[in-house]
Amino acid sequence: MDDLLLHQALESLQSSPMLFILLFLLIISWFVLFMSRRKLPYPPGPRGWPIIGNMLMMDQLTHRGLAQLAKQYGGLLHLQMGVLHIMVVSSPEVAREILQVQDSSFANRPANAAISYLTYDRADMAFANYGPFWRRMRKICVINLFSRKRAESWASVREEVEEMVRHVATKTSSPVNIGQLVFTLTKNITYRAAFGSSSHEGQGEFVKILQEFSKLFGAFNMQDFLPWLGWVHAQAFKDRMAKARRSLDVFIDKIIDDHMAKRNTNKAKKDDNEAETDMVDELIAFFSDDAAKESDDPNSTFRLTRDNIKAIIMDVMFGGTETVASVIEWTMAELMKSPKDLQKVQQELINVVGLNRRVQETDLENLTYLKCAVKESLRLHPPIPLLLHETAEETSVAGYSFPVGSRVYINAWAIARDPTAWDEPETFKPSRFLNDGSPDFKGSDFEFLPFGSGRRSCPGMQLGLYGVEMAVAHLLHCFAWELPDGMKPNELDMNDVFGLTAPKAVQLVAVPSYRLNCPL
Ligand code: HEM
Repeated sequence: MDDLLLHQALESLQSSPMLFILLFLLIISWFVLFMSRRKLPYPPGPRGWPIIGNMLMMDQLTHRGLAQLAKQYGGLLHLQMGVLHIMVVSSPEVAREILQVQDSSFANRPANAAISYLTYDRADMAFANYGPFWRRMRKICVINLFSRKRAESWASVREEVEEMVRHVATKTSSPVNIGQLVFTLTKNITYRAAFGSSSHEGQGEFVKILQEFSKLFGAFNMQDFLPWLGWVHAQAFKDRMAKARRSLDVFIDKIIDDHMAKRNTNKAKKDDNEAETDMVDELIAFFSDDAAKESDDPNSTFRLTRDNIKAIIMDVMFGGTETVASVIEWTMAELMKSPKDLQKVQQELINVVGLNRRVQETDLENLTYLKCAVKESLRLHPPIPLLLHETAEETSVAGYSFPVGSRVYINAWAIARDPTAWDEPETFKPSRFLNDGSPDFKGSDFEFLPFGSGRRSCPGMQLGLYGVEMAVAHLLHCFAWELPDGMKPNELDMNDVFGLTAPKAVQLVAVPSYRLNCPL
């Protein structure tokens, strides 16, 4: 019966071409409508061009450029960069929705072609997509590498801060580049924490590798936005990436081999009482040649490959060096610009520690005003001004559509200067945190996100703060500081540059004089 009907319908279509064309058009329009159907609109944003979208606005993808756009389009805006949807969040309410209410939908990290390649196809923690692999990597890192207990036992922080203070003491009455000084400090701390070498041997070579990685991470690559134009400069770019990764392989493979050999010797001698282990030691305890990258079985033993170890070490180097240096330099700069706050911090150091001995770790908890100054500096100058997330599934926020794979830039810098959330948002005012310490930066106050919030928040927060507080306390306790050449505090250049972090555009230079009654 059905066959007969179908046969008759086909016959009438054949005899009437007009009907055939009409039916064909109907199917096509239904298909087009179905494909373009979107229940909800995208958030508001500037109109783009066909195919390239808003790619001509590429130079505005900085914390300052996007804050400017947010003034026009609001706390949630949309940019189309080639095939990529970029959603920019500049309000605490939308940040809460993304990092708390719908955390798991936004817990992926975007990675461009360079990041994917240089992290051994996201074999690390910072760029691994959210899932069982990332969860287990994070657990290993938090317990074995980043815990506060471990930070306190790290001789590297204390000894490197001592070394820095001794160096400054040889420069009294002459200008010291504080930007360079603290970058050297944090580079030494992370290098020693990772590789355990106190001689800094090979560090110059490693810094060159880091710098090349940094340039490649941020380099513009057409393929990231218009995949079908990938051929434009693909080969040269691929060659440069392969060269960078080869240099890293040669450098870290040797370190891993040395650590494995030392571990085997210690095992053979049954000597488990090693004084100080470094990160490579901790990570090779989980090493296996045939480690499975993804395992859904939470009971299976999790193993790390060589690539995992190398990629995690790079996370630590990138996560822990520039960020910490930038917070120390900005805190020093803001205090130099505000002499009455500088005086309060230095008076507190006299009250708590006195001038007859050096600051110790146990003093830190009593240095309330110093902690408020660090916090205020983190508010005005979060070292990672844009938190980068990606949607793991199609979702919606505030009545707007977020397709799967949308990049979400949370502008922590703009949110921390939101006039509806902060009193006098542009003013450095450490006393705003004095009463009950709120808002806090641990991730539940969405107007203050220097370490992010939720699943992907910073696992190195305690370690980072420990380094910052130790360095600032020692620099301000041991020395009085003056700006060079009679410069006035209000003449200090407080501009920043946008890169992996947002450091001072012009490094801070100041002249120290020794102020303790005891020798160093
Ligand atoms: C004061 C210093 C630091 C600041 C302000 C800072 C800030 C941040 C921020 C904003 C994020 C991204 C959070 C998000 O996307 O929601 C992050 C992630 C991360 N940070 Fe830090 N960080 C600091 C120090 C450190 C240190 C010392 C380490 C390691 C030794 C570290 C390792 C990492 C890693 C591995 C991630 C990626 C975590 C993941 O994706 O699961 N950070 N950090």
